[in-house]
Formats: sequence, C-alpha cells, structure tokens
Amino acid sequence: MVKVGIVGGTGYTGVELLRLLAQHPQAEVAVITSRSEAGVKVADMYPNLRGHYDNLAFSVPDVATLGACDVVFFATPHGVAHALAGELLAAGTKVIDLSADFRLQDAEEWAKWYGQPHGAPDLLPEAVYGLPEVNREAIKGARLIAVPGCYPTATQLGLIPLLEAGLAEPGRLIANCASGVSGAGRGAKVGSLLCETSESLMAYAVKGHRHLPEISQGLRRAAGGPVGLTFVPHLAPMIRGIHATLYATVADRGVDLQALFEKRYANEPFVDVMPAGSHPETRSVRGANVCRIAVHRPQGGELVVVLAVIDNLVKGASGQAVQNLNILFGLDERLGLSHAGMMP
Ligand SMILES: NC(=O)C1=CN([C@@H]2O[C@H](COP(=O)(O)OP(=O)(O)OC[C@H]3O[C@@H](n4cnc5c(N)ncnc54)[C@H](OP(=O)(O)O)[C@@H]3O)[C@@H](O)[C@H]2O)C=CC1
Ligand SMILES: CC(=O)N[C@@H](CCC(=O)OP(=O)(O)O)C(=O)O
Repeated sequence: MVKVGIVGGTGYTGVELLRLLAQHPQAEVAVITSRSEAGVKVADMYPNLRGHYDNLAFSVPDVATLGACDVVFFATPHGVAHALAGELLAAGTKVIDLSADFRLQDAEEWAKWYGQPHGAPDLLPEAVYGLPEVNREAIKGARLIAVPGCYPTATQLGLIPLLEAGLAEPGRLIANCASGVSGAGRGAKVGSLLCETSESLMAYAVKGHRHLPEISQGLRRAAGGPVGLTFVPHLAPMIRGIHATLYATVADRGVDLQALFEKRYANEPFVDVMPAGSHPETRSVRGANVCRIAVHRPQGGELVVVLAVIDNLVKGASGQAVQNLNILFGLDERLGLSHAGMMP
C-alpha cells in the first residue's frame, strides 16, 4: 500500500483526490490537511465519501506527519508547495504538486506570471512535468512532480501530434478554451456565483493568462523550437469540463491527420482519439480521467481544427495526479481511474 498525504483536502481538487483514491486498491490516504476544518471528520464534511474514510479527520499541515507518508499531494494555492516540498523531499517523501509551483522551468518567468518570487528555485532542476503522454519515463524516476494545469493538458494533448510531426506552422497556433466554474476553486468569489455564471459565456485574461507560458513551454518542446500561441480562456456555464478548440495551419493537405493522431496515442490509456468528424462533448468526460480528441480539416483547407475535452478536476488535475502516482510507484497506470464519463 502506498501511504498518501494530501495538503489542501477541503478544496475541489482535494476532495476529487479523495473520491478517486477511495477506489484505488494500492493507495491509502493517511493524512489530509485543512487549516479551517481541522478536527472535522472527512465523511462529516463530504457525505459522498461516507463509508470510505470514516476514521479520517482533517488536521493542520505538519511536516512531521506528512513526512511519514510515501507521497504527498499538494492541492493548494500557488506558493504553498514551495514552502513545504523541500522538507518533505529531505524526509524521503515524494511530492506530487497540483498547483503551478513547479510547472515552469524558469523561476523568473514564474515570478512574472504569478506575481510573487519563486519560493524554491533550487528544486526546479529536478521537478518533472507530469504529462505522462510526454514524460512517462522521467516520471518513473522522479521525486517531485508538477501536475500540468487544466487548460495546458487539453491544449498540449491536442496540438503536440501536429508539432512533433513538424506539420503545423509553429508560429501560428490558436487555443480557444472554455472552462467550467470549478476551475476557479472552492473559495468564495463573486465571479463564481450562480447568478454571475449561469446563462452566460465570457472570455477572460485575453491580454495574457498564466497558463500561456506553461502551454508554450510544452509546445516548444514538441516543436523543437519557438512557438507563437494565442490563448483565449472562457468561463462557461457548467461546473466541470474544459473544451479546447485549437487551430493550426498545416500546409500539407495530403497528410492523413486521423492516422497521425491515432498512431501518436495508440498506446495511451487516457487519450481517446475519436472517429473522424466527431464533436467531443465535455459531459462525455465528466468524472473520467481521459482526454477525448477529434481532428478536423474544414473544407480540406490549410487550417486544421482540433477539438479536445477533459474534466478539469480529473485529467486536468486530480486524475492526472493519481496517474502520476501510479507511474511513480510502478503500479498499473490505470488503477483507480476510469474512461467512463457521466452522461447526462
Ligand atoms: N480547480 C481546478 O480545476 C484545478 C485546480 N488546480 C490547482 O490545484 C490547486 C488547488 O485547487 P482547488 O482545489 O481548486 O483550490 P481550492 O481553493 O478549492 O482549495 C484550496 C485548498 O488549499 C488549502 N489551503 C489554502 N491555503 C493554504 C495554505 N497556505 N497552506 C495549506 N493549505 C492551504 C485550503 O484549505 P484550508 O484553507 O482550510 O487549509 C483548501 O483545502 C490550485 O493550485 C489550483 O490552481 C489545478 C488544475 C485544475
Ligand atoms: C475557470 C478558472 O478560473 N480557471 C482557472 C484555471 C484553472 C486552474 O485551476 O489552473 P491551474 O491548473 O493552473 O491551477 C484560471 O483561469 O485561473
């Protein structure tokens, strides 16, 4: 059994970790932290978990208790893992961070986008970006994993087959993405209220969103050089889900893009390349650790449209984190995870 600790257990990604790990045969949650709910039993706060964690209560974060775990997930705001990861690694505990603290390789770029100095630049060289479809071998030997963001997961999985094959013009990429409101976390904010978000769709952060450098970093690796990406996130009137509509210019009109995508992801347990002409729906991935992708070339032109959907809380966060745990501990990568979404 892998002994698991979770820092930030009351947030949306924290409770999603608990839901997924409740069905995991080889992992056991031993410690779960919350400063505001310390002492409260997990099942009293989250009745969906009754019968799974009846003896587990939230406790305040404490390095000694967390350091007795094999692995600690950080499901916390940016900056928290910076402060604690080093001590845990020194205690021999692996760290899987769901926040953005270790996603960017460049500490100065991180500081620019996150508005605070990077708190642990010394750990950056060993941090592995936890996108299994790109980095599986590096994840196997890692101590510190940076779980990709939700928009970055959908966008990279949709565009890398075209860039790795050298087919897309790297300087002309567009990602139009919509997210469910749970992407903003559980904290109270006017912008997350039902009255502000239902029956409405809006773009935001068009000038620059903090996921732009993360996505660009991954696409540069796939392209083997600089990329030019326009990224426009939208807030959609739904609770879960990311829908990415991705545009790339592919001058070679003869290439079989369906075959390219199917081949790239043939051995990937959590990427589903749908039949040609498909329109993936976010509800098909609700609760599932999968990215469903469809590739289109409208009117046979140069502009290729890739559609990619994920559940932001699963393949976009907690499911991907569990997938990383499985790889890290040499387990079957699919343990505790499912392809099956919830429709309706
Ligand atoms: N929501 C999403 O779709 C996705 C989120 N992420 C990232 O995952 C992380 C968690 O997100 P989410 O679950 O939405 O966040 P929430 O705001 O819903 O939850 C945050 C959690 O962190 C705890 N926390 C807050 N501050 C501290 C602190 N200083 N020290 C220790 N614990 C703290 C909170 O509990 P308490 O205050 O009681 O301690 C709470 O349990 C974030 O970095 C987010 O950006 C990544 C991908 C997708
Ligand atoms: C709808 C919404 O607000 N989404 C968040 C991104 C989701 C998220 O949690 O981003 P990380 O994966 O980097 O943590 C935002 O735009 O900041």
